Amino acid sequence: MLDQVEDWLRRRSWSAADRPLPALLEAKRRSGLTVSVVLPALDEEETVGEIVATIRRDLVDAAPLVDELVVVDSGSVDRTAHEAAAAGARVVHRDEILPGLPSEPGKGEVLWRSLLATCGDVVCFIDSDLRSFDAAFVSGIVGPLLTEPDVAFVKAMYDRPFDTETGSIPAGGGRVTELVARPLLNLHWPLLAGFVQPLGGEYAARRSLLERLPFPTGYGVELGLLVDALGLVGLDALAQVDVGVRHHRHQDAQALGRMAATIYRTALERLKAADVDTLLRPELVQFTRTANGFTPSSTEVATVERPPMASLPEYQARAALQAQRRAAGLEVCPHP
Ligand SMILES: O=c1ccn([C@@H]2O[C@H](COP(=O)(O)OP(=O)(O)O[C@H]3O[C@H](CO)[C@@H](O)[C@H](O)[C@H]3O)[C@@H](O)[C@H]2O)c(=O)[nH]1
Ligand SMILES: O=C(O)[C@H](O)COP(=O)(O)O
Repeated sequence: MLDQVEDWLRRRSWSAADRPLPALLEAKRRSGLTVSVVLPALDEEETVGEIVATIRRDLVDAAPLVDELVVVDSGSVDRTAHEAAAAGARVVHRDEILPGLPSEPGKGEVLWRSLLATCGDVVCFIDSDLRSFDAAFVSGIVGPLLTEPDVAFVKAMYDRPFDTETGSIPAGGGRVTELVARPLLNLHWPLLAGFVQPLGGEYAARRSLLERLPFPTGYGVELGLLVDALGLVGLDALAQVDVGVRHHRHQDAQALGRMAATIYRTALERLKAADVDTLLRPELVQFTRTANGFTPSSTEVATVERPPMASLPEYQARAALQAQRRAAGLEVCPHP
């Protein structure tokens, strides 16, 4: 791991418990900053209502941390809009925002449009398929933006179990993260190797940063924003906060394959634009939950390649011998 990343992990990784709500409310009052929470939602009638209700109860009614709570409907055909509104969100359909510009499908599109539908100085994105949702997901990642003037972008980190109807596999979730995004980021953008959940949909940022970033319209949006934010404001302006455990609806392998392809393409576009070496650092940093939070461990990515066997003198000599034996009518391959 780069020394810079090790240092960043020490200084820019926090736990939600580090900033209790009363301290956040005081920091918010002093800074005068306002906070918008945005939930992108495509057919999330089962979960969106509970998430909205929890944020409303804990962070609007009980404590005024959130000024604006908006669900941006990404073209749902179920009762998502109804459930979200009934639970207390303002619901905006993606086509109502910038009506002159036809909507592209995808999550990134609604996050981008949401900037025009909200006003907060701090914008906090939360997925709307989360289960057992806790308001600390919001207060945890908004916190550093209220208390640390140098921080501009904060991602949530958490345990990711893989939940099925018959049980749960601890740390079994985040398949695209572990198989695609983390290796890509480690090899090409090693400064971002310290992010425990680079693809997580729960992150908060200053509007002044988000409004200067391009948004890939689909699932490439998280990788794109992270890489581009690094380029624009530098590693020290990025941070992460441990908010516990995240349960969500899992997609099937084919859907994740499409997501992975989109993320890979987003990375390639950025590598092309940056004109950088295609392999920068053959090291992979992975994380395990321990008593002290998330503990990183590094492994070398294998880089040695052997040449084609036919180019070896030993192999060529053996081939010549075999030819002689074949001509003499002897067994060609005498090995057991
Ligand atoms: O066209 C879409 C697709 C999804 N969503 C919403 O976006 C959120 C996340 O989508 P989901 O399909 O649950 O993504 P995951 O399979 O959980 O993918 C993970 O990885 C993605 C790629 O980085 C991130 O966008 C996700 O936030 C992250 O949870 C949910 O609220 C969806 O309703 C939309 O609004 N529009
Ligand atoms: O973030 C990810 O890696 C994908 O959303 C897949 O997550 P899952 O393996 O927990 O379904």
